[in-house]
This record gives sequence, C-alpha cells and structure tokens, in this order.
Amino acid sequence: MTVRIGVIGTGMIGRDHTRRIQQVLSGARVVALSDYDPAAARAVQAGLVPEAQVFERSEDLVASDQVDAVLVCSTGATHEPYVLAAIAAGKPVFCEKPLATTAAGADRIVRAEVDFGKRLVQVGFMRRYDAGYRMLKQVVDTEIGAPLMVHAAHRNQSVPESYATPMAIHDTLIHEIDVLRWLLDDDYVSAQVVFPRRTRHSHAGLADPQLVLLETKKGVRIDVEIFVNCRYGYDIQCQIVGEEGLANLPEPMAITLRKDARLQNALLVDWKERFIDSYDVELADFIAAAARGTAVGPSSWDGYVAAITSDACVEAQESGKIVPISLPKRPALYDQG
Ligand SMILES: NC(=O)c1ccc[n+]([C@@H]2O[C@H](COP(=O)([O-])OP(=O)(O)OC[C@H]3O[C@@H](n4cnc5c(N)ncnc54)[C@H](O)[C@@H]3O)[C@@H](O)[C@H]2O)c1
Ligand SMILES: O[C@H]1[C@H](O)[C@@H](O)[C@H](O)[C@@H](O)[C@H]1O
Repeated sequence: MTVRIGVIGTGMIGRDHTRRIQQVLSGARVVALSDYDPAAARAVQAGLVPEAQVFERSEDLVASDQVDAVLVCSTGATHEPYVLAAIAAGKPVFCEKPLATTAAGADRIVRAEVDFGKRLVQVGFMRRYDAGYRMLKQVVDTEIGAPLMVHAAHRNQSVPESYATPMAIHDTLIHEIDVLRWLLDDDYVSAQVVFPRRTRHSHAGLADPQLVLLETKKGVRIDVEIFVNCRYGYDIQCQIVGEEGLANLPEPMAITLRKDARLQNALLVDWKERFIDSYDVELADFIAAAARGTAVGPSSWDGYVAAITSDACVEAQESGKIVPISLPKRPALYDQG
C-alpha cells in the first residue's frame, strides 16, 4: 500500500519532510499540502510535488478522503487542533515537536487518542532514531551500571531576534527532555534553571546561556547547558556517568585533517545536518505504521510528559526556584513504550 500523506505547514521542516517522502523514502507519497500562507504551500508544490493538491484550509486537508495520514509541520502553537482533527478522523498523524505548547493541550491529545482506543500519533522526537543515541542507549543499558549523573549541552551557533528566553526550553531543551528520559528509562521529579553570565552575542529578549538542572525519580542528577549563540558551531553533547563507567554520545563523523601545522576536525553549523539520517528513519517508521492504520515511536504520552516538564522549566526560569514535577498515571495504551 502507498500511504497518501497530507503535509500541514510547508516552512523549513515541512518542505524537508516532503522532499524526504518524495525522493528518499518508499511506501508513501505526498498528495496534499497546506499552509497558513498558501504561497508557501504552492512553492513546495511547484518545487517538489506538482501533482499534490494545495488546500486553503488545513482542516479540509485532514478531512479529505484522498489523505490517509497527516504530517503536522506548522508553527508549534498550531499543532494541537490539527492533531485532534486527525485523531477524530481516525488518521495516523506525525506531529513535529512540540506536540502542544502547553501541558493542558498535550493532555487533550492524550485523552482523545485514549478515547479513540488506538495509537495514531507519533511525535517528531527524532533523536531516538539517531544511530549515536541508539549506541549510547545500548551502552547505558548494559555497560556502565546504574546511571548517576548526566552532563549535556545543546549549542546553536546563533538564533534570530524572535527567539526569546522561554524558547530555550520549548524549542531547544525539549529534545534533551525527551531523549534523556528515554536513555535513562526514568522520569523527572524537579527542575531548576540558573543563568550564568550573559553572552554579549545574545539580544534583549534572550537570557543566553542557561543551565537547566533536572532530577529524576531514580535520583539521577542532570545538567543541560543551553547556549544558542555559541558562535562556533552546532554542538550536541551528552555524557552519562554510571557506577561502573562513563559513556559519551559519539561525535558526528568528520575527516581529521592535518594541515598548516594544525590537527583539525570540522564542526557542523546547521541543525538540519546533525540528525539528518534520523529524520529519514523516524518517517520510515511512521509510514510503515501508518500503512497498518496506527502509529509507533515517540507517543502522545511522551509529548505530554515533555510538555509538563517544559512548563516546569519555564516556571523555574521565572521563579528561580526548584519546581517539582509530577506526572499523572500513564494510560495503558502507552504501556508498550
Ligand atoms: N525535529 C526537529 O529537529 C525540528 C527542527 C525544526 C523545526 N521543528 C519543528 O517543526 C515546526 C515547524 O518549524 P519550521 O522550522 O519548519 O518553521 P517555519 O517557520 O519555517 O515553518 C512553519 C510554517 O507553518 C506555517 N503556519 C503557521 N501557522 C499555521 C497554521 N495555523 N496552519 C498551517 N500552517 C501554518 C507558516 O506559514 C510556515 O510556513 C515547529 O514546531 C518546530 O519546532 C522540528
Ligand atoms: O527548532 C530548532 C531545532 O529543534 C533544533 O534541533 C534545535 O537545536 C534548535 O535549538 C531549535 O530552535
């Protein structure tokens, strides 16, 4: 079966996922596109998929009987109604992170999916599909004994003026929030955010860098540095310290160059390159499950837990206090991970 996909939101990642489905992956094709700005949808149609239909209203794309499954790639704050509409239509839906910008919104999605009685939602937490993180998980599960501490860093070269202090959590830390609880098989119990000296390369609305301190149920202490104007490149670090050893996330493959009396390894600068393979694998997973009328991988529950945790981190940014995190009981629908 070829899964007929409708893509909502044809900005940077919507375009890239459309390219992926059309040119890299098998088992699906994009048949419909929509965007708040119809010119953006038409540009993707013209450049990548001339045969696709452009819908003025994204709600009509979800309802169309030509569309079997939906990709939600619009701005984060708009995800919730589209995911709810896809669930109501019984269609598998891949939703880019965040699932919703508030825990209340993510909760509504979890409830709708539980009421539907079958998994339909995959959240775009692509790091779980990254070969490096998968190797790290294998080692954490088998080699280093009980994890005790995690030191992580998420550095972007620069961000636009529109990127404000809470986005360090909702837009950036959200990846660590998800991937660390997956790596550790644990949940968070508290969050704190402290602010080091501010870089002169930041702008008025952004405190940069930030240090996020998380504690888990099992007592693991985590520090994550978020530094989004680090200047030198795109750099993702993760070190897990266990009672029998220590494991580091592998660096991206790069040529070691000896030249001009220097030993050099090039660094990436663009986030799109860092996890490029994992985007392919996550969407292949989505397509295979969608062909069976369901969804696998990071779930609405994972999106909900991430939203609860990021709400706590934003509160911690504002209050300067340690903010407790408590989770409701996980519905049985999500017991399979
Ligand atoms: N997984 C990742 O690594 C990753 C990377 C980048 C972006 N993202 C996520 O993907 C989403 C999109 O990010 P982007 O970088 O492509 O942003 P973008 O600004 O390039 O594109 C967003 C598009 O959504 C459209 N849009 C806005 N409101 C809409 C609405 N109500 N209905 C339909 N379309 C609407 C905009 O017109 C725009 O074309 C965000 O949620 C972002 O967090 C994830
Ligand atoms: O939307 C992007 C994307 O999620 C990147 O992976 C992250 O490094 C950036 O900080 C964020 O702004």
